[in-house]
Amino acid sequence: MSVIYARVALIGLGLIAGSMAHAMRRAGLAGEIVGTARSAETRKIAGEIGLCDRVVDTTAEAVRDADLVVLAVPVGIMGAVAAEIAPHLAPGATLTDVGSVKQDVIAQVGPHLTDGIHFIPGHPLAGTEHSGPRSGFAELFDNRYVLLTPPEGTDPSATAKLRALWEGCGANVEEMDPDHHDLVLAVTSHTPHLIAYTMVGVADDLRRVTDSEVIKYSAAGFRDFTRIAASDPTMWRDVFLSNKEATLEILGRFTEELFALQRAIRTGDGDHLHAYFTRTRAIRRGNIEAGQDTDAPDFGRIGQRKDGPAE
Ligand SMILES: NC(=O)c1ccc[n+]([C@@H]2O[C@H](COP(=O)([O-])OP(=O)(O)OC[C@H]3O[C@@H](n4cnc5c(N)ncnc54)[C@H](O)[C@@H]3O)[C@@H](O)[C@H]2O)c1
Ligand SMILES: O=C(O)C(=O)C[C@]1(C(=O)O)C=C[C@@H](O)C=C1
Repeated sequence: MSVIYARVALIGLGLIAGSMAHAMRRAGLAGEIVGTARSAETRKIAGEIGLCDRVVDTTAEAVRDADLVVLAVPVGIMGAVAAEIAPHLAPGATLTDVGSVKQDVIAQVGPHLTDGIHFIPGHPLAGTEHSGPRSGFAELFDNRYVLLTPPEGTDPSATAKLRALWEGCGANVEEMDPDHHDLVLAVTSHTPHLIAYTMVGVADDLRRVTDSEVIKYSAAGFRDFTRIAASDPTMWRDVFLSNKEATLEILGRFTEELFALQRAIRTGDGDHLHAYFTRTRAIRRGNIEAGQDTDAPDFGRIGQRKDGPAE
């Protein structure tokens, strides 16, 4: 593959930026990769492991003459970082982000945009529970979705170039409205993380009355289900504060269903439990039998639920 951007600036050097650097290098997509991070320790590690061609100390230095700038920091500080870099962006540069929430990031970054900058928000639907400059790897985006939410009027050639970069990194790219994105992700990613964090908290509370046996003997189900509770607390604090409305909507629906199951258990309503598990198993298995990537969200079904009645 050939070079798509002559100079790419990565702001934030954690899991996602690091994986982008590895993936861009694997396919030779960037002429030069320049990176920076807030902490001197992160910059030092990034320099030692050769994550970028150049690691610099300031965001202003990083974005100078870059034709693509990627904001890869927690969503709560996207606006502050955008304000910092705005005066230093090269005319005609593309600015994107990888944040897990889209409407709030757009609201934060929008006021700092100057004429001639192409702002194309994005979100790779790929990650792990690890973070920091050592956690990235080239294969992270292979066969995963990247959602782009270009605002109306975005130059199609700028979007096409960013799409080509992500495809070169191994991803399948789709475009989506930011509000729809935030609702879909509240279902498929944000609320599940909240539930996993909560379940670990419950197990830890119980540990005190069971002499650590809960964690020691935790079965595969608990381990699989709570892997994501080892994820970065800053990232997830910001996600919930940024995607407040959609997360509260889905959490409301979740607790309603949970109360119905709780009542069925209390009243011994086995028919209700069996019918519920039969339906949800069929939904989950349906994805598998259709040969789809079971980790990918079902945009169609969730999309319909947005405007339709609660099921
Ligand atoms: N982890 C995931 O699974 C995942 C998946 C998709 C998208 N995202 C999104 O990607 C973004 C980055 O997440 P990550 O997992 O790579 O996080 P990370 O914690 O691995 O890396 C974040 C980086 O941002 C840097 N940083 C923090 N504040 C900064 C500032 N003010 N200026 C410059 N650098 C700063 C940190 O030093 C670190 O290098 C987040 O917005 C997150 O929502 C994460
Ligand atoms: O696999 C994981 O560890 C993840 O949590 C990745 C995950 C997800 O929920 O699917 C987390 C946050 C993102 O914004 C995108 C991907």
